[in-house]
Amino acid sequence: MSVRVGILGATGAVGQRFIQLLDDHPTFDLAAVTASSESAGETYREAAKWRVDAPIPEDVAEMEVAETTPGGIADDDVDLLFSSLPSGVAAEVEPAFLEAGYVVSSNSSNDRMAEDVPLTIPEINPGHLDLIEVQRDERGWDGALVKNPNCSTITMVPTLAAIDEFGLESVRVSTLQAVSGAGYSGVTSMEIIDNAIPHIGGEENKMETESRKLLGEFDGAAVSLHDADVAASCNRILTLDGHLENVFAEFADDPSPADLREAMRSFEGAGDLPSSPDQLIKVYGDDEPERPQPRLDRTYAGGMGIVAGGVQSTDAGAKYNCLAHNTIRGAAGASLLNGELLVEEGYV
Ligand SMILES: NC(=O)C1=CN([C@@H]2O[C@H](COP(=O)(O)OP(=O)(O)OC[C@H]3O[C@@H](n4cnc5c(N)ncnc54)[C@H](OP(=O)(O)O)[C@@H]3O)[C@@H](O)[C@H]2O)C=CC1
Ligand SMILES: N[C@@H](CC(=O)OP(=O)(O)O)C(=O)O
Repeated sequence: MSVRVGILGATGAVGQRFIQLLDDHPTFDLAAVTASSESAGETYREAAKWRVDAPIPEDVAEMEVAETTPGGIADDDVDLLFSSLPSGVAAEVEPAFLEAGYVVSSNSSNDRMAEDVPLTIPEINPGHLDLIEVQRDERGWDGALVKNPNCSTITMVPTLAAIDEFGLESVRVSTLQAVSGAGYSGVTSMEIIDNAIPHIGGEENKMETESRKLLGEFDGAAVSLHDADVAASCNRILTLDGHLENVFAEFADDPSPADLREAMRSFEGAGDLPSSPDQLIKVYGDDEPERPQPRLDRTYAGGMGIVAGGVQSTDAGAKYNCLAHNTIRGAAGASLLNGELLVEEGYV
């Protein structure tokens, strides 16, 4: 089965990762790329400041960039849209595509916490996808909207899902986030070289709320947030790709570091989609306490996996470190997996 896909915001940092991941995808064929009105009408090669360390696929390079409006792309050309627009733009244009009947897997942060919008990680909470039925009833859309979480949230949540069996009660997390998370012009070299910035606008609230929605229960009508108390502190550091996070967790039970390592290592998660990693979470033992590291570990499982390590007991519970590639597993790869889930569940 071949599924024709389009990318909204295809020329940006995340859009370029989509193009890289869609090249040679077993079922998705790229049929449309859109960007701002300044890029529309140009070839993709002309419009995109290509920064991925592999060439633009030749067939994509010659595609014409369309306007980001339902009229800009021919609806019989596309079965599924991926969205990697700035969130303010996405909030304006995504509803128009949904009203026009498009199914959209979006990476943009608008509407992630909306009660009728599924926020999914296919290995963690695939059942939440059926919120689409509630969404269609409430909004009258023929299309469907699913969101993937923020890149820092998705780095931590699979590890929390793996250890939730011990009665997760409290999470404290501090992040060390790569500059690519802010986009190409998000942080200037003068701001970040020889420096670290202990604030990323809106990021802490996203981690604190999205994580509880992802780990929450869906009863067929609504998602109830997980009870755990989550607090985050987010920091920008001078790495290019790969967010590293220090997590402190407390539990109702008293798991040992070995219990926690084994729970993460053996966590399979739900489903088996074309882009799912074979082993979702790689875990370093206490013989390698200096791992994971962004430069050495961000490409684990093609950038689609999570890497954890440094698991130790504390007086109150446990602490560990985790890492993921922020523009692959944290952005384009997460949307791509949600697109595969939409196909598997019959929404496309
Ligand atoms: N970078 C990252 O690691 C992550 C980013 N995200 C989120 O993904 C989204 C995209 O981020 P990123 O790729 O870094 O952003 P970029 O700024 O690199 O790319 C933005 C894209 O949107 C297009 N665009 C901008 N304005 C408009 C408009 N008014 N109408 C239509 N298209 C427009 C741009 O087209 P043009 O080239 O013509 O300007 C470009 O294709 C954001 O919501 C971001 O928060 C999420 C997780 C991680
Ligand atoms: N804010 C993240 C990247 C991002 O764009 O997140 P979101 O998808 O929540 O907007 C970072 O700076 O690393």
